[in-house]
Amino acid sequence: MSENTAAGAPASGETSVEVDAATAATSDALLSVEGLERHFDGVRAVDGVSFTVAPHEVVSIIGPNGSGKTTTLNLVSGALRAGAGTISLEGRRIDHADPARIAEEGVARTFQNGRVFATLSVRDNVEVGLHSTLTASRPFRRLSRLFLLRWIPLLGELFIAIIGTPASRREQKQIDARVESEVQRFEARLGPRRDDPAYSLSYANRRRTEIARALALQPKLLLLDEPTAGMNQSETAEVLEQLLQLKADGQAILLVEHKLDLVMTVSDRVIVMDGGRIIAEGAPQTVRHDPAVIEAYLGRRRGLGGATDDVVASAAPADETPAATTGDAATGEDEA
Ligand SMILES: Nc1ncnc2c1ncn2[C@@H]1O[C@H](COP(=O)(O)OP(=O)(O)OP(=O)(O)O)[C@@H](O)[C@H]1O
Repeated sequence: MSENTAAGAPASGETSVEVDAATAATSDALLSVEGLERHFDGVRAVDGVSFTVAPHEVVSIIGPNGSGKTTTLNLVSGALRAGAGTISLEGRRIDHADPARIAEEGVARTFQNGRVFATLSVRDNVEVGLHSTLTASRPFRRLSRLFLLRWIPLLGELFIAIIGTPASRREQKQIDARVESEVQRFEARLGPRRDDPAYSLSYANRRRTEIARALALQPKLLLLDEPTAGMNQSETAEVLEQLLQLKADGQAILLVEHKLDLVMTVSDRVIVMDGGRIIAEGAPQTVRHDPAVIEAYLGRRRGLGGATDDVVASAAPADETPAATTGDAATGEDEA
């Protein structure tokens, strides 16, 4: 069985987004996760996890290495299929939908290790995310879900790409404007490099490009997996500013992040995972002093520092290089 196939998943090719009447009737959550499970060869990576994200809410998932945070994001984004449990977006079940369909429904994500198309420019990387939203240039796109009829949308797209239509040209202008506005969000960093290939960017700029690509979709819910991993202090502070701006704009975010000062500053609510389970949940200040949370962190960090109440605030992941410099020498990009 492939990793992305779960028990109880629909037959191949069936990626419908079902309306869960019970959930829709009882919940006004944007995202609702109920009894989620995913095991890997006996490892209970996610083991009965339930939580919600309200519209406009910023919720962070924290926890020691290997506690199941990334697996949870992978399940919500459809990169992995759950073994059990439900995931609903605005009351509509998405746990059997494929990642492209979930993105169309309004969930965009970034990845823990940053994923960009190395040979594409910054602008093209941002635009790639918008391909799924095209309608005038992809008039038969719904057919691409039907395996035997996939050649029809492909031929249609090719035809329109070559000859163009007034509608497809109008659509391209709108796409260009959207891409430009997302690049401008990171103008100081990405602006001068908008036409540079991604392989020539610093690590931090690749992360910014990835965030811009996700935001270009104007998602209802943005999933960010360690957006500051490998960034130094000033770069992390920049990301924090941008997250606070997104929050002020009303963007709902589900954030996985190890830099707990950032988490405590930006989050409305914090979920703490350990061993695939949620061990605490609440307002940042409450969670920070929760004995179970302190124990979960201390249990893996003996020798890192003193056992104080505030250990959670200063905890850093074991594999994270403090103040890592992301100005990539090979690229010639230097970020102070
Ligand atoms: N594809 C996989 N195959 C086997 N085991 C996996 C796989 N993905 C995750 N795991 C295991 O599931 C558990 C949870 O992993 P996960 O990456 O979700 O944790 P995490 O909290 O995100 O950790 P980190 O903070 O280090 O990124 C770990 O024990 C991990 O080794």
